[in-house]
Amino acid sequence: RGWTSLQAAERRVRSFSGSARVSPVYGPAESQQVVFADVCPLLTSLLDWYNVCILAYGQTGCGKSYTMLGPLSKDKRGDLGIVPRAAGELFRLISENPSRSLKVDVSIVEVYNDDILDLLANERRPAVSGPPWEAPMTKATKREVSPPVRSAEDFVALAAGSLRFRARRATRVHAGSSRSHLIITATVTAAPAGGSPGKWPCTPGQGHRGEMGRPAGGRASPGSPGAQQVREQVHAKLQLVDLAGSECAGVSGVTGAALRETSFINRSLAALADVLGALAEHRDHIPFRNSQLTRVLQDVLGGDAKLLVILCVSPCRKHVAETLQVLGFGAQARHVQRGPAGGGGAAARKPR
Ligand SMILES: Nc1ncnc2c1ncn2[C@@H]1O[C@H](COP(=O)(O)OP(=O)(O)OP(=O)(O)O)[C@@H](O)[C@H]1O
Repeated sequence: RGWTSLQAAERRVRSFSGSARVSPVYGPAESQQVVFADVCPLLTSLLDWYNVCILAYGQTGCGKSYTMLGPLSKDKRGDLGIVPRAAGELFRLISENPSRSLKVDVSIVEVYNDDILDLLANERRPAVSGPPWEAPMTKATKREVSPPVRSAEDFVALAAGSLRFRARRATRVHAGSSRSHLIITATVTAAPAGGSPGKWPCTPGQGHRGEMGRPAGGRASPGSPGAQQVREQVHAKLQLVDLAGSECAGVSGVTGAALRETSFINRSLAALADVLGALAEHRDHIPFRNSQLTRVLQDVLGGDAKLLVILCVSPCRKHVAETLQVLGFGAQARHVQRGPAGGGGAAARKPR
């Protein structure tokens, strides 16, 4: 227990960020409900047509998947993570205004060894039938286009089904370590005025499903210059990201294929930090293209998207070096100031 109190930890986060804003710090026993309460307002921003990203970052075994998805065991439903709760909130908000004709398309991919693999693809083999690094090798382009998702239950079922195919492996540090970055994307599209869901100008797979390298969000509020856009077509993207954990190969004891995975994980996390650094410094060139991870996240890292980074850190003193590195990443994310939306910020969470 490196910190004497959560208040001290909060001060620590504040001093790292150099900002007057205080990041909430959640202790190991904090409920998922409390964490989600701080995340929830971003869902409203999504329906104001901001692109939104909620991203969990941290050392391996520190609770990223727990925070984003919940416990893997089915008997702990009360501990649902951010993904199922966000799905529920999204469809609740949509149902509040039935006159707005909105559709939700969902894609779920993992970035594994710098390859993008579609976890909703039809051709795939579950990880349990072979070594994890051989399981999800279907390329994103091979998938049949799925129909829009119509309820939170459908959304959650898609996510739960896809998780069976995510690459995992036991390491010395974590018995169920994720070996890939998981990216769940929900694209919300508004029908043009007078249109019906059957008359969408954008059908799934034709240009608004989060392809890399193109701006995705259109944003307008009634009466704003962009309101005309609403009458035509608007879409915004929610990306829920469970990153693979940063890892020291010597500590996790990986060799062979697992070591190769570690190397890709650490390189892609470094590429993400480089992008945030370049954005924070307002550099002309932002190196989005240096990794598949940053390519996939380009729309929600650049532009005026709202980005919330959840830092998962260990409460153990022996991991203090990794914890400081993770807090440094959060501080860097905080310095990214983009368009009028402003950044979402960073929060820190400690696992049990
Ligand atoms: N706040 C918490 N409350 C209860 N259990 C937790 C909490 N945080 C993490 N855990 C448990 O700790 C273990 C590791 O957590 P998790 O799998 O989320 O780590 P991770 O950061 O995603 O790891 P990796 O990067 O290696 O995939 C899991 O068994 C998880 O259920």
